[in-house]
Amino acid sequence: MGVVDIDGVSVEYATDDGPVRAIDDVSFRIEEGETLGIVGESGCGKTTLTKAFLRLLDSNGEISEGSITYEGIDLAAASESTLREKIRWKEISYIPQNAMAALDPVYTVGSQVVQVIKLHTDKSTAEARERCAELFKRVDLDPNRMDDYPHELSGGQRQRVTIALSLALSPSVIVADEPTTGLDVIVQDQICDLLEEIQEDIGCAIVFVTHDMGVVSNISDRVAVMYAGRIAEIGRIEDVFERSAHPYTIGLQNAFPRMEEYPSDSTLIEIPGSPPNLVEPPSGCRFADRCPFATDECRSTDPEPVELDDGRRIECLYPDQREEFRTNGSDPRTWVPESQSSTVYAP
Ligand SMILES: Nc1ncnc2c1ncn2[C@@H]1O[C@H](COP(=O)(O)OP(=O)(O)OP(=O)(O)O)[C@@H](O)[C@H]1O
Repeated sequence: MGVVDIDGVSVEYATDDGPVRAIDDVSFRIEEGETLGIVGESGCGKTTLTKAFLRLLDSNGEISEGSITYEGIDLAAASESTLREKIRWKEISYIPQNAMAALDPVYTVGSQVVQVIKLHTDKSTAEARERCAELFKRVDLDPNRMDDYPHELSGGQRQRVTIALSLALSPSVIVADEPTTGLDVIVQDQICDLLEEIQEDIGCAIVFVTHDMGVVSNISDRVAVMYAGRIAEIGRIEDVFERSAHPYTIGLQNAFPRMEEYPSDSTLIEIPGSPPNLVEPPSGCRFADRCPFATDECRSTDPEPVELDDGRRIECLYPDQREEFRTNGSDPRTWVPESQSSTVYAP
């Protein structure tokens, strides 16, 4: 049984230019104990989607359609008190993109963890501090650092504190929004390893948001590739990455090759253009303007989700041409018209 069932969810932000439909009719499940990567370019809706799970959207944003069901509770419709008392931290916790912004600068990091534990359990202050010390050890932080303020810790240590916070009440799902952004590569690896260990320990599902295909391929069981508020392709990591079916996934792969497969002098191929304006999204497939394989039909017909034999789901009008797309899509000339100067660069 899926832990979280997301069905037909749309999220809109009210803006002076009109509503921005940041998520458009998205459906998928987060399975028990899995790591689901969510990947896509900046602005494709990754953060919005993950914030929607806990209804932590900015004040001008709302879930306009669909349901997010967790243990019989529709999180899209639940009252604020249900979310606060039954769901947040206890069942689903959130590791935000920017640990510095997530931690209150005027309180010690330990007191912030202790406060969450005390709010949601009947532990005394001494017991909550003991649990906090355990959590600090679990995330490889010296418990003596509990009495430090956020600014006294390094970026990696602060991110470990937010991971400790996310673990405090042993949730079923941890949603991590770009938890390694801004950290150096060694610390990024350590944070990914830590999340994997934690998952083995407590058996929680992890939703891991990133724009980096390399990170997502290392950590995930399944991956959802997002484009312009929709899921272009979702499935097991090996299927999505080794036999990419959607032209957008093929394009992303070209832009972020996995190091183990590519010599260091291999070229990266940029996807030309940029994602569409979500105030007035184009009709038909949203990727059509950037897709080298698009036809007139792609520009006029909204692709329905199609399920492939291996359980993957893609939103492309031409699922049967995926082999051809993959072969041609690995050639830089497919993406950059010869008449234009190419943006091909070495890593
Ligand atoms: N508060 C807001 N008001 C209006 N539009 C917003 C708001 N927050 C996000 N958006 C818009 O919603 C869309 C999705 O943004 P979102 O931040 O979810 O994408 P993302 O994939 O997480 O990007 P990034 O990787 O840069 O964090 C974008 O078009 C963005 O401009």
